[in-house]
Amino acid sequence: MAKAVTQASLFVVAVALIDQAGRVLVQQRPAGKQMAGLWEFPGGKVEAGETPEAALVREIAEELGITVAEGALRPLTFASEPLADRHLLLLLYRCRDWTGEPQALDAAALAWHAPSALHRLAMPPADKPFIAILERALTGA
Ligand SMILES: Nc1nc2c([nH]c(=O)n2[C@@H]2O[C@H](COP(=O)(O)OP(=O)(O)OP(=O)(O)O)[C@@H](O)[C@H]2O)c(=O)[nH]1
Repeated sequence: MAKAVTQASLFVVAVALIDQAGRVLVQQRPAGKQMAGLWEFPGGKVEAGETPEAALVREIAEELGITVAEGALRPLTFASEPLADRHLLLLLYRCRDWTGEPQALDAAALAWHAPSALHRLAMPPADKPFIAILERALTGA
Protein backbone atom coordinates (compact mmCIF):
# COMPACT_ATOMS: atom_id res chain seq x y z
CA MET A 1 0.00 0.00 0.00
CA ALA A 2 1.29 3.50 -0.78
CA LYS A 3 2.58 5.47 2.19
CA ALA A 4 0.42 8.47 3.01
CA VAL A 5 2.03 11.84 2.48
CA THR A 6 2.06 13.66 5.77
CA GLN A 7 4.50 16.44 4.86
CA ALA A 8 3.46 19.57 3.03
CA SER A 9 4.11 19.38 -0.70
CA LEU A 10 6.68 21.59 -2.34
CA PHE A 11 5.27 22.53 -5.74
CA VAL A 12 8.10 23.49 -8.11
CA VAL A 13 8.25 24.22 -11.84
CA ALA A 14 11.40 24.14 -13.96
CA VAL A 15 12.37 24.54 -17.59
CA ALA A 16 14.74 22.87 -20.02
CA LEU A 17 15.62 25.70 -22.39
CA ILE A 18 16.85 24.15 -25.65
CA ASP A 19 19.05 26.11 -28.07
CA GLN A 20 19.37 25.65 -31.81
CA ALA A 21 22.24 23.19 -31.36
CA GLY A 22 20.02 20.99 -29.16
CA ARG A 23 21.83 21.93 -25.97
CA VAL A 24 20.02 22.42 -22.65
CA LEU A 25 20.62 25.21 -20.14
CA VAL A 26 21.42 24.31 -16.53
CA GLN A 27 22.34 26.58 -13.63
CA GLN A 28 24.45 25.96 -10.56
CA ARG A 29 22.92 26.50 -7.13
CA PRO A 30 24.81 29.23 -5.25
CA ALA A 31 26.72 28.82 -1.99
CA GLY A 32 24.59 29.12 1.12
CA LYS A 33 21.51 27.41 -0.33
CA GLN A 34 20.35 23.86 0.25
CA MET A 35 22.09 21.60 -2.33
CA ALA A 36 24.65 24.34 -3.11
CA GLY A 37 26.88 23.53 -6.07
CA LEU A 38 24.43 21.16 -7.75
CA TRP A 39 23.28 21.87 -11.31
CA GLU A 40 19.54 22.22 -11.89
CA PHE A 41 17.01 23.54 -14.37
CA PRO A 42 15.94 27.17 -13.91
CA GLY A 43 12.65 27.52 -12.03
CA GLY A 44 11.25 27.63 -8.53
CA LYS A 45 8.23 27.37 -6.29
CA VAL A 46 4.70 28.03 -7.49
CA GLU A 47 3.19 30.71 -5.28
CA ALA A 48 -0.38 30.69 -3.98
CA GLY A 49 -2.84 31.74 -6.68
CA GLU A 50 -0.36 31.24 -9.55
CA THR A 51 -0.72 28.80 -12.39
CA PRO A 52 2.37 26.64 -12.97
CA GLU A 53 3.01 28.36 -16.30
CA ALA A 54 2.73 31.87 -14.85
CA ALA A 55 5.10 30.87 -12.05
CA LEU A 56 7.63 29.55 -14.54
CA VAL A 57 7.46 32.66 -16.74
CA ARG A 58 8.10 34.73 -13.57
CA GLU A 59 10.97 32.54 -12.36
CA ILE A 60 12.63 32.55 -15.79
CA ALA A 61 12.51 36.36 -15.87
CA GLU A 62 13.85 36.65 -12.30
CA GLU A 63 16.62 34.08 -12.67
CA LEU A 64 17.74 34.52 -16.28
CA GLY A 65 16.49 37.96 -17.33
CA ILE A 66 14.77 36.61 -20.44
CA THR A 67 11.15 36.70 -21.60
CA VAL A 68 9.17 33.55 -22.36
CA ALA A 69 5.52 33.34 -23.43
CA GLU A 70 3.38 30.85 -21.50
CA GLY A 71 2.46 29.24 -24.83
CA ALA A 72 6.12 28.43 -25.52
CA LEU A 73 6.28 26.19 -22.44
CA ARG A 74 5.63 22.53 -23.34
CA PRO A 75 5.08 20.01 -20.51
CA LEU A 76 7.79 17.34 -20.66
CA THR A 77 7.71 15.22 -17.49
CA PHE A 78 7.55 15.45 -13.70
CA ALA A 79 9.09 14.06 -10.52
CA SER A 80 7.30 13.24 -7.27
CA GLU A 81 9.53 12.32 -4.36
CA PRO A 82 10.55 13.13 -0.77
CA LEU A 83 12.91 16.08 -0.35
CA ALA A 84 14.22 16.64 3.18
CA ASP A 85 11.11 16.94 5.37
CA ARG A 86 8.81 17.82 2.44
CA HIS A 87 7.40 16.08 -0.61
CA LEU A 88 8.62 17.56 -3.89
CA LEU A 89 6.35 17.74 -6.91
CA LEU A 90 8.55 19.04 -9.74
CA LEU A 91 7.06 19.77 -13.16
CA LEU A 92 9.58 20.01 -16.02
CA TYR A 93 8.70 21.95 -19.16
CA ARG A 94 10.73 22.40 -22.31
CA CYS A 95 11.05 25.60 -24.29
CA ARG A 96 12.78 26.58 -27.53
CA ASP A 97 11.59 30.18 -27.88
CA TRP A 98 12.58 33.11 -25.70
CA THR A 99 13.67 36.73 -26.00
CA GLY A 100 16.98 37.90 -24.58
CA GLU A 101 20.26 36.32 -23.55
CA PRO A 102 20.16 34.19 -20.39
CA GLN A 103 22.21 35.63 -17.51
CA ALA A 104 23.06 34.06 -14.15
CA LEU A 105 21.04 36.53 -12.04
CA ASP A 106 20.37 34.04 -9.24
CA ALA A 107 22.83 31.20 -9.89
CA ALA A 108 26.56 30.69 -9.40
CA ALA A 109 26.91 29.84 -13.11
CA LEU A 110 25.03 28.87 -16.26
CA ALA A 111 26.07 26.17 -18.75
CA TRP A 112 24.73 24.75 -22.00
CA HIS A 113 25.13 20.99 -22.42
CA ALA A 114 23.99 18.29 -24.80
CA PRO A 115 21.55 16.09 -22.85
CA SER A 116 24.01 13.17 -22.84
CA ALA A 117 26.59 15.38 -21.06
CA LEU A 118 24.19 16.04 -18.17
CA HIS A 119 24.95 12.55 -16.82
CA ARG A 120 28.37 13.86 -15.75
CA LEU A 121 26.96 16.75 -13.71
CA ALA A 122 26.04 16.66 -10.03
CA MET A 123 22.27 17.24 -10.06
CA PRO A 124 19.52 16.92 -7.42
CA PRO A 125 18.13 13.37 -7.14
CA ALA A 126 14.77 14.38 -8.63
CA ASP A 127 16.48 15.58 -11.81
CA LYS A 128 18.39 12.40 -12.64
CA PRO A 129 15.50 10.66 -14.47
CA PHE A 130 14.94 13.81 -16.51
CA ILE A 131 18.21 13.31 -18.40
CA ALA A 132 17.19 10.19 -20.31
CA ILE A 133 13.81 11.76 -21.07
CA LEU A 134 15.54 14.82 -22.52
CA GLU A 135 17.89 12.62 -24.54
CA ARG A 136 14.92 10.79 -26.07
CA ALA A 137 12.95 13.98 -26.62
CA LEU A 138 15.83 15.68 -28.41
CA THR A 139 16.93 12.77 -30.57
CA GLY A 140 13.42 11.67 -31.40
CA ALA A 141 14.36 8.16 -30.23
N1 LIG B 1 14.49 25.20 -9.85
C1 LIG B 1 14.73 23.92 -9.61
N2 LIG B 1 14.54 23.42 -8.34
C2 LIG B 1 14.79 22.11 -8.16
C3 LIG B 1 15.25 21.28 -9.22
N3 LIG B 1 15.42 20.01 -8.73
C4 LIG B 1 15.10 20.05 -7.40
O1 LIG B 1 15.14 19.12 -6.62
N4 LIG B 1 14.72 21.34 -7.06
C5 LIG B 1 14.34 21.77 -5.72
O2 LIG B 1 13.12 22.47 -5.76
C6 LIG B 1 13.17 23.59 -4.86
C7 LIG B 1 13.07 24.85 -5.71
O3 LIG B 1 12.73 25.89 -4.96
P1 LIG B 1 13.42 27.32 -5.12
O4 LIG B 1 14.45 27.30 -6.18
O5 LIG B 1 12.33 28.31 -5.19
O6 LIG B 1 14.03 27.47 -3.71
P2 LIG B 1 15.50 27.62 -3.21
O7 LIG B 1 15.92 26.41 -2.44
O8 LIG B 1 16.38 28.01 -4.34
O9 LIG B 1 15.42 28.78 -2.17
P3 LIG B 1 14.51 30.02 -1.94
O10 LIG B 1 13.38 29.49 -1.11
O11 LIG B 1 15.42 30.92 -1.19
O12 LIG B 1 14.11 30.57 -3.26
C8 LIG B 1 14.49 23.53 -4.14
O13 LIG B 1 14.34 22.79 -2.96
C9 LIG B 1 15.33 22.75 -5.15
O14 LIG B 1 16.41 22.10 -4.56
C10 LIG B 1 15.44 21.83 -10.51
O15 LIG B 1 15.85 21.18 -11.49
N5 LIG B 1 15.17 23.14 -10.65
